[in-house]
Amino acid sequence: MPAYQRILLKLSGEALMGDDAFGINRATIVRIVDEIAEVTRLGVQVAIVIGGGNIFRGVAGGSVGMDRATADYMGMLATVMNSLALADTMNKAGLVARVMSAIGIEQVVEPYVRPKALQYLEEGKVVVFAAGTGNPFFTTDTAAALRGAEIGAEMVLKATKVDGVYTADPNKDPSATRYTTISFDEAMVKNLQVMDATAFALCRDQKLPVKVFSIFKPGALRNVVMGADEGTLVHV
Ligand SMILES: Nc1ncnc2c1ncn2[C@@H]1O[C@H](COP(=O)(O)OP(=O)(O)OP(=O)(O)O)[C@@H](O)[C@H]1O
Ligand SMILES: O=c1ccn([C@@H]2O[C@H](COP(=O)(O)O)[C@@H](O)[C@H]2O)c(=O)[nH]1
Repeated sequence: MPAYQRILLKLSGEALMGDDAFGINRATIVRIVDEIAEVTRLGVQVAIVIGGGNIFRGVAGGSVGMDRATADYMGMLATVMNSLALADTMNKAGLVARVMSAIGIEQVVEPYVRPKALQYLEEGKVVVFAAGTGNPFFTTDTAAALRGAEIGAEMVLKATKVDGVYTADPNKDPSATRYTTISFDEAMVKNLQVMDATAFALCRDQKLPVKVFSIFKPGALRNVVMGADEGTLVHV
C-alpha cells in the first residue's frame, strides 16, 4: 500500500541532461518516466513540476547583463519545453499526461486552471505544471510548493542530483553529512541551498512536508511513495 494518495513530484531540469552537456537526454527521460509509471500503477495521483536548468536559468542571463525579468521568462519557457518532452514520453509509455501552463501559451498547452487539474488527477491522468509560478524572480521549487499546496498534495517529492539534504553542499564539501530528517526552520536558519527559502517557507506555512531524494537512484521514487526510509524528510 502506498503511503500517499496524491503527490507533487519536482523533477530536476538539470538531471534531464544525463551525461550530455545540455538539453534532454532520451535514455534519461525514458528511465524517469518508467519510474513515474510504476508509482501511478500503485494508484497514486501524480502531479509534476519540472525545472529548466538543463536549458536556461534566469540568474545566468542576469549575470551576463540581461534584464533579469526577461531572462526569467526565458527560464519559464525552458520549463515548458521540458514539460512537453516529459508529457510526450509519458504518453508514449502508455500514461495519459496533460501539461498546464502558468503563462498564456494556448496554441502549445492549455492554461493552468485549478479545478481542471484536480479533475485530471482524479481521472488518473498525470498533470505537468509548466512555466513555474508564471512570475519572474521565483523558481520551480516554489512552483512545486505552490501547486502542491493548491492541489492538496500530501507531500512534495524533490527528485534531484543529490540523495538528500546535507550539512553543506555535498558537491562542494565532501565532509558534509546527510540528514535523515530536518525541520523547515533548521534548513532555513542554516541556509541549506538544496531548495530555495521561498519554497521552504511556503511548505512550512502550509504544513506540506518535503522529501529530497536522488533522481538517479533506481527505485528511489517508489521507495518514497511506499513510505520507506529514503532521502531526507523536511518537516514542520
Ligand atoms: N545542504 C545541501 N544539501 C544538499 N544539496 C545541496 C545543499 N546545498 C546546495 N546543494 C545543491 O543543491 C542542488 C539541488 O538544487 P537545485 O535547485 O539545483 O535543484 P535541481 O533539482 O537540480 O533543480 P533544477 O530543476 O533547477 O535543475 C544539489 O545538486 C546540490 O549540489
Ligand atoms: O516561477 C518561476 C519558475 C522559474 N522561473 C525561471 O525559470 C528558470 C528555470 O527554473 P529552475 O527552478 O531554476 O529550474 C529559473 O531559473 C527562473 O529563471 C521563474 O522566473 N519563475
